[in-house]
Amino acid sequence: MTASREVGATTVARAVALRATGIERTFRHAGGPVHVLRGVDLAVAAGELVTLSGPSGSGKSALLAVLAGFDRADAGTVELGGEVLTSPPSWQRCALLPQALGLAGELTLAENVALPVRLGRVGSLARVTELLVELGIGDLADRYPAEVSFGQQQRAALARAVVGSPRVLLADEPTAHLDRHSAPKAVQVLRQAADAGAAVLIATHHDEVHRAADRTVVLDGGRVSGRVSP
Ligand SMILES: Nc1ncnc2c1ncn2[C@@H]1O[C@H](COP(=O)(O)OP(=O)(O)OP(=O)(O)O)[C@@H](O)[C@H]1O
Repeated sequence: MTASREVGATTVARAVALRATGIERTFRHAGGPVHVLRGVDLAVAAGELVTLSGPSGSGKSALLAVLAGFDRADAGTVELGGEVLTSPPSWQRCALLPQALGLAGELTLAENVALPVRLGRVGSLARVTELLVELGIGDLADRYPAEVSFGQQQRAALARAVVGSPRVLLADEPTAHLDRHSAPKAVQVLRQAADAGAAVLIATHHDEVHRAADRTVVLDGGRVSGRVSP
């Protein structure tokens, strides 16, 4: 399974690292069922940065949770590197930066970012420090999440997602809480991950993230309603 892109006069074939086929998800609660994902098909190649666009409530976060193995689809399949996902993947196969960040409150920012290194044996402690500095939070490495702003926490969560160089990197609104100085740094880190070979999929409402993308997939009412190439 390959995708391709034009580089000068040469066509470069790239393997599809992430493929979703016919994804369906219905949430059930007191008010009745909510059919959130309605047959989503999507593929992202290694080295490609794709943004996921769409109105609030269109199912972007729900889709990312299924792709990351955090949630199970009611129907359809997710393939990572051609293998069907049946259990939560390792840090190296797929990492998610969730909207709620999920930092451990009892660990410092540096310890949070180092979790994939210590638990998943991926990346390195030198890379932890490098990423914290690159994202402008090097001086906050020894603080706890409750002692920094939400935007600073968001940058630490981004560093934790990329430190192990995952083959598939998913990010849910990674610049939502960042200002005009720190947002470009976050975009740069995401773009670098794609340029180093990761398949990167980002749900975002921000134009500067879309501008860094190779293409955009639009989700509306739980369906892919369009695909845009910049
Ligand atoms: N656990 C749940 N139970 C019931 N409904 C849910 C649940 N989680 C999400 N939903 C509903 O699913 C729909 C899609 O939500 P989702 O968070 O995926 O949207 P989104 O596109 O990421 O929105 P935003 O841009 O605001 O982050 C919404 O209508 C939401 O209310």
